[in-house]
Amino acid sequence: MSLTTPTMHSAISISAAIACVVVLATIRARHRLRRRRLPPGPPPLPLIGNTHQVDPSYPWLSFTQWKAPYGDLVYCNVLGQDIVIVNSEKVAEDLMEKRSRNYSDRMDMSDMLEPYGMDFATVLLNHNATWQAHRRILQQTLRPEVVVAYQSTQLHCTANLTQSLARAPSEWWKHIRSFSAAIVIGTIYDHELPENPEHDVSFKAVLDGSELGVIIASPGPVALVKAIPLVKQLPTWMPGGQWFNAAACKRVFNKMVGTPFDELLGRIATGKAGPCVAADALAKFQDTKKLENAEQVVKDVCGTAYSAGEETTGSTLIVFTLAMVLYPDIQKRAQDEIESIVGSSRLPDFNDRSALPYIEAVFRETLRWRPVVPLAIPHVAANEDVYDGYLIPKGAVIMPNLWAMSQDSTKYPSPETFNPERFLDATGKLTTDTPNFAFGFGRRVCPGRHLASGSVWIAIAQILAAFSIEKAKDAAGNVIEPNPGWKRGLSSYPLPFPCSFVPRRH
Ligand code: HEM
Repeated sequence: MSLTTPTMHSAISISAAIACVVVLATIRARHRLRRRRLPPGPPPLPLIGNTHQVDPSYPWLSFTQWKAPYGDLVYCNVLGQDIVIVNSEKVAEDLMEKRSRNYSDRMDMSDMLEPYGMDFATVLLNHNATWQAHRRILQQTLRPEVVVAYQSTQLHCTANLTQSLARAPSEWWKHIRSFSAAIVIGTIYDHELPENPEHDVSFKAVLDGSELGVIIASPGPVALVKAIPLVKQLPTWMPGGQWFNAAACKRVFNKMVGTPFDELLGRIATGKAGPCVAADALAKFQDTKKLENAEQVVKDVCGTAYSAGEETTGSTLIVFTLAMVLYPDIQKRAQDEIESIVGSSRLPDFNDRSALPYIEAVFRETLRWRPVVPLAIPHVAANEDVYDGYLIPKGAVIMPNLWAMSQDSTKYPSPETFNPERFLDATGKLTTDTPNFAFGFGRRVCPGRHLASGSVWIAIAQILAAFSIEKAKDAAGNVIEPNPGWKRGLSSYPLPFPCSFVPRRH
């Protein structure tokens, strides 16, 4: 299946980095001439504006560079843009939850949204009436009580995953990516992917759109379009034209949003549609006066949900796989819990979740250990604000540094270690700590978190019951220590590395 490959990721990163460097060189020359004037009033935040401390090529920097204890809240100015990096969960909650009215905007993408056909994307919209309509649908259709309706799809996709892992274990990375694509497209559109989905029209449309979105909505390309608006007309046959030509991009995004949705409408018309987010949203909002232009809004929301949910769900499972290979004792303890509670005659299912605290702790620790969206998605301050005596300028980009929050050694001693026991008390019961920061904050918190929790949990539980995940061996029988490269960018996860999925049940 032609899901995004590491080579493609590097190609994307390299070309995006080149675009970024060109823009940086142009704008920097101008910026050097302008001395920054600090606004009057309370003192500005502690500065970390030296380029050796903050790499302005974000988001191509490795998130490990953010490990240094910079303080809870730090400020820098990159190319005239105020940026506030929030390294503490408490400060993130104080700003983005308690003062959510002021901290729920996104960066200005007006040069991109309409011209490139990206105005469907909830995640990019400002905190306005359209975004509110999107969130209303997402909240109504992805509530914990509602997502149980998608458990049969989740179980079906997990059964396909374990079968694929048994059949071709060396292709485990690809199977996990296929699983996340299948589970998200299944729960959003009730669309069942065939075994070889590369020829599936809907799948191809959402994949092409998601891949293009990752490239074109990144800071480098966004800055390039802002600096040189003419690139919107770059012919598609020129290098980069397939990404920057606005009309071509619009066609890709229209297909992404339209193809699976139109197929679903066909199934609804013939009474063949099963439970899914899109059908539920149409039933709740179409033909009612609750929402203007309901069908289009549902269509847009579902287009966003696929691209927001696919990569994150799969990436979390790849992080889990790495943890299991590196920590065999933890894997064994998790398998022992499944053996003692569920037995070996069946696989765990959702009804077992509350009886398996150690598996729950493994799930939570996976979210904490390596957050897959390490710098979340930046929020923006709608108005000037004062926090803890410091001035936060209007329009400042607020970057929640989830990586720093996950590595907070006062809350998580030895944060580098994968240790699920940090979520258990002395009696083995789960603590109240859930690493919810992995899903962002406030009004912008990830609306798909309950669905994602079910998808990731069931995959973890069934993989652990059915397989031992071990270090691979080379032809001479030597153990290969996993040392994967990491995909960098908005999302971050291990690239394919050798490991063995050994069946535990026959
Ligand atoms: C383990 C899986 C997932 C993780 C770690 C994750 C994480 C995140 C994070 C960090 C944000 C940014 C929140 C903020 O701005 O404060 C976000 C936003 C979002 N997520 Fe997720 N997500 C996951 C799965 C999903 C799924 C399955 C869906 C849909 C079904 C989804 C839909 C969205 C949407 C639509 C937004 C944008 C919300 C907005 O801008 O208002 N996510 N997610």
